[in-house]
Amino acid sequence: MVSHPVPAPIVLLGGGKLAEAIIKGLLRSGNVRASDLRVTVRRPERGEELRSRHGVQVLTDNAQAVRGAAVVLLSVRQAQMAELMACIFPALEAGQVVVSLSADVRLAQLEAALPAGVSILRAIPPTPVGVGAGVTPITAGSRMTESARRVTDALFAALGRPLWVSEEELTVCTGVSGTGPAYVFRFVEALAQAAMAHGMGAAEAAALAEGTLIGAAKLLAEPGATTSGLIAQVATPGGITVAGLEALEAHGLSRAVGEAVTVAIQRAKERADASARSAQSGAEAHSAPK
Ligand SMILES: NC(=O)C1=CN([C@@H]2O[C@H](COP(=O)(O)OP(=O)(O)OC[C@H]3O[C@@H](n4cnc5c(N)ncnc54)[C@H](OP(=O)(O)O)[C@@H]3O)[C@@H](O)[C@H]2O)C=CC1
Ligand SMILES: O=C(O)[C@@H]1CCC=N1
Repeated sequence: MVSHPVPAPIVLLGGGKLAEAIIKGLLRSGNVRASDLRVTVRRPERGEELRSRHGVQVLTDNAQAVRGAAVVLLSVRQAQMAELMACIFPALEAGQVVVSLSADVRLAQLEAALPAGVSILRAIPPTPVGVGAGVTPITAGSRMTESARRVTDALFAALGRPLWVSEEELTVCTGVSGTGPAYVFRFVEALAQAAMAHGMGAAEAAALAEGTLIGAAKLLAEPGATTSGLIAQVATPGGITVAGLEALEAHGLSRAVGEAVTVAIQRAKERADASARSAQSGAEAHSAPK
C-alpha cells in the first residue's frame, strides 16, 4: 500500500535493464503517469525502444534531465558512475533526492561526489519490481532529510515493498535478493534439465518447471502462507517428496545456496572497494600540484 503520493517527476539516469523494470512497475502501479517519467540513454536506438514501449520522456543530456526532478535514480553501471556524478553535480539543487541503484558504489563515495545539500540514498531493487512484486532494500546517507525518506519510501512502495536497512545489510541484500531472481531462474532450468534427463521433451520440461515456480510463488503469496506449511502440504510423511528433499540436502542445497550468497556479497564488497580506490586516486590526481 502506498502511504504517501509517489513523487514526480522521477528521473532515471541510464535506461538499461533495471531502469526499464522500474518504469514498467511504476506505470503498472497506476500511481505514476508516463509523462512523469524521464529516462536518459546514450544510444538513440535504446531511447526509441523505451519511448515506443512505455511512452516515457527520453533525453541524452543527464544534467538537463535532473532539473526539477523530485527523485533522481542513478541506474548506470559502476564504470559510468563517476563521470555521471561529475556531469550532474552542477545541475543538482539543494533539497533534491538522489538514489543510487548501483550495487557496488558506497554512500561515502556518492556523498563525496555529489553536492552537500542533496539527500543521497542507495537502493537495490530486484527485477520483479517490474511486476510490482519485489522487496527493495534501501539505506540512507548521512544527509538524508525526512522528506527524502518519505518520497523514496513512496516510490519503492509503488514497486512492491521497501525495506530500510543499514549499508552493511544492503550488501547482504544484494547477495540475497538483488541476485536472487537469477538463482531462482537457474533452479527452474535445473528442474527442466532433470525432467529432460528422464525423457521429457524440452517444451514440456520447461512448462513443468516454470509452472512449478509460478504456482509455488502464488501459494507463498497467499496471506498467512509459510514455507514450512507449504512444504508439509506437499511432503506426505514417509513418501516421495521427503525422499527428494533429503536428496537435495544430501547433495548440498543449503551449502550451495549459502556459498552463492557469500561469494556474491564478497564480490560486491571487492567491487565497491575498487571503485572507492579509483575515486580516491582520481581526487588525488586532481588536487596534485601541476
Ligand atoms: N539488473 C539488476 O537486477 C540490478 C542492477 N542493479 C544496479 O543497477 C545498475 C544498472 O544495472 P543494469 O540495468 O543491469 O545495467 P545495464 O547495462 O542494462 O544499464 C545501464 C544503462 O546505462 C546506460 N548508460 C551508460 N552510461 C550512460 C550515460 N552516461 N548516460 C545515460 N545512460 C547511460 C547504458 O547504455 P548502453 O545500453 O549504451 O550500454 C545502459 O543502458 C548497476 O549499477 C547495477 O549494480 C541493482 C540491482 C539489481
Ligand atoms: O549482477 C549485478 O552486478 C547486479 C547487482 C545485483 C543484481 N545485478
